[in-house]
Amino acid sequence: MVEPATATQAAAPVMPQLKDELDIVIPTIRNLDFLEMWRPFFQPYHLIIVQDGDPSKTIKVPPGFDYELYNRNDINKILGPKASCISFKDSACRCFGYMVSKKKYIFTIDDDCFVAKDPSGKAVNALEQHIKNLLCPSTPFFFNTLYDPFREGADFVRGYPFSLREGVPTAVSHGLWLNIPDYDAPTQLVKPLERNTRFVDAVLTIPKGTLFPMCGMNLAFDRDLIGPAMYFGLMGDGQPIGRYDDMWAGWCIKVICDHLGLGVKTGLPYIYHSKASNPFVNLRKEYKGIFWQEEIIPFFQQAVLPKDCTTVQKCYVELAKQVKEKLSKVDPYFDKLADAMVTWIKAWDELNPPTAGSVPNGKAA
Ligand SMILES: O=c1ccn([C@@H]2O[C@H](COP(=O)(O)OP(=O)(O)O[C@H]3O[C@@H](CO)[C@H](O)[C@H]3O)[C@@H](O)[C@H]2O)c(=O)[nH]1
Ligand SMILES: [Mn+2]
Repeated sequence: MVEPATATQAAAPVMPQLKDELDIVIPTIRNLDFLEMWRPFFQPYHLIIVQDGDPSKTIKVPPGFDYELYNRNDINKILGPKASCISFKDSACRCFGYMVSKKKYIFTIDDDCFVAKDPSGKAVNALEQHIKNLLCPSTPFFFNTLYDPFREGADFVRGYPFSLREGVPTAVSHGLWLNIPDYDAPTQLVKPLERNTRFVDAVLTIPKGTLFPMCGMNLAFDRDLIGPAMYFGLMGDGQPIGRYDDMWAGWCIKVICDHLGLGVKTGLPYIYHSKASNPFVNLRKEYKGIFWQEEIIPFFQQAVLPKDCTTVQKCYVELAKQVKEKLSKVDPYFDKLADAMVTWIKAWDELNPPTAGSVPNGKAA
């Protein structure tokens, strides 16, 4: 039986790394009491709270946190007609927080994710581990069998080409979950009592050419390297699908990271996922995705981005073009989604104009 750490067990790090270079984005429909247990780890950082649902509701934030909060009225005011690309009544709305942030790094977490304990009983500072993952190179071109070679007490194993040992910049750090695992509704229905009690002490680079199911509840990324591709799609209110927000973003970012030579890691850190959402509600949200993805995955596996796609924006707009061409036959939804992807990039570039002399994201020009 795994249990979350208590607030007192979480000890504040001596020096909070990237304190002024990282925003924590939280999508929410409830008061954020959960921050109390994260206080030692999160208090030094700026929070961006994306309030979903009824904008007239007041979200209570525990005192002492530095935050900005956006509800649907704010999103509509800031983006105008382009707000149509931001989902309503779905955790996908969190991507608005990525867009308005001015920081280099983002960590996003759900409000039902508590501080996990490692096998020794020590509280896991998930943010600290994500930062470690992002600041260390990835190795997507050749698999290191001793896992993360940059970790203390590990290295590249015999036979690992020296020409590849520098690795590549890490764009995404995908964390995992103790207790309630991120299962789809059918699996959740079949195994309602299953809890993840396995704490696997490893961080892996996801090899180039391999897609993965990205979960948005414990995720960090380098906004400068891959931010414009972290669009969580059109989900929730008025949409035929839900709970594929993070999946869609994960497939897009992985194709683009592979193209730009950037790395994606998965594994540590763990959070403690405290509650299971309703499997019947989830089934209704995700059922189309369960059969659509049998066509979506081959699309992403076969997607080729032209050499002149040298920035994330160019890659993303090209991907949107291919979605429109090749997935609209699956369902008219993808035609809408492709347009929303382009709207997202326009909105992103409006809120994040390139500064004079800056290098566009992805490979240095
Ligand atoms: O309409 C809504 C519902 C919820 N939220 C906020 O989003 C996160 C996640 O909500 P919850 O924990 O209830 O849902 P899960 O099924 O566990 O979510 C995971 O599944 C994926 C669904 O897309 C997602 O990647 C994971 O988050 C909480 O913070 C809610 O407050 C919302 O904003 N709007
Ligand atoms: Mn949850």
